[in-house]
Amino acid sequence: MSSSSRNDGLRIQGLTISYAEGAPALGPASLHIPEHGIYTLIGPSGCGKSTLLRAVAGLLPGFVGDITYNGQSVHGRKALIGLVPQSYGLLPWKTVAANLRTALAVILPGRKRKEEREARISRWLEAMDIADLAGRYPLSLSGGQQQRVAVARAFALLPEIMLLDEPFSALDAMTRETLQRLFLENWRTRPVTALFVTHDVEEAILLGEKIVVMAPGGRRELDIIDNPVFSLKHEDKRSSAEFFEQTKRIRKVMREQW
Ligand SMILES: Nc1ncnc2c1ncn2[C@@H]1O[C@H](COP(=O)(O)OP(=O)(O)OP(=O)(O)O)[C@@H](O)[C@H]1O
Repeated sequence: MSSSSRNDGLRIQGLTISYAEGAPALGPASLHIPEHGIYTLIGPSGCGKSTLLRAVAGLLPGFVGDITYNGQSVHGRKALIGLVPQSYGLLPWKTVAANLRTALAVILPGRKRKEEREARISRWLEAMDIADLAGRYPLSLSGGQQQRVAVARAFALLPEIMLLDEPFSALDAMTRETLQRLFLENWRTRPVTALFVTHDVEEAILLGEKIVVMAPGGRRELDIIDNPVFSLKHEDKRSSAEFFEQTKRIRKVMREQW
């Protein structure tokens, strides 16, 4: 590994994915997210957003291309990636705290590390404002509450990369805005390298340092758009002129490509 690649962040090069039957589902796609950067990824339904995340998460072994983090392959290293799947991915037979405990047991195994595991569980449940739900079972929670648990679990792993697959898509507008703010606050206290998939233009603008636009069929080069809105105070973003301009700009790219 060269010294220059040590803090290179997440680098995806020439990623091409074909499922067993049919044409390639994605690619070739290339993307570079600097270490501690947060990018949002937007694209029409079926263009390959989840496929891209699954490949980075190591859930699709047969891909072509390179996926590296700080110069090394992302796969085969524990605790490197925290995934927040679309469907929450919680174990229904375990309580909220036990869901986090199970995930942490993989990366912090052994009796000696129990205190550390429990401290992380408390810290991240509090950070997501769900400490009072620790003893509840996922199916007794609302969608927004389950989503908070899934995000808390991903943060608690202290991953180097966080992949979020439309995590707030099923929520009503108010709950969604609360979780966007909470997610961003937590990301700022621990700026993990993150790729956040959404199909919502506003969410892409609110949460991404840059916005990656994927074309239908995932067959064109990814468009990577600078986002001046990200550096504004979160509560000022929606009402800013920059937000208005950026919405117009992204919608234009979508109209031309989709
Ligand atoms: N397990 C699979 N087997 C075969 N084809 C698949 C599989 N999963 C996805 N695909 C196909 O790959 C393409 C990309 O799917 P993917 O789920 O990545 O899209 P997406 O952009 O995440 O869509 P959405 O926004 O609707 O969630 C689609 O044509 C889909 O039908």
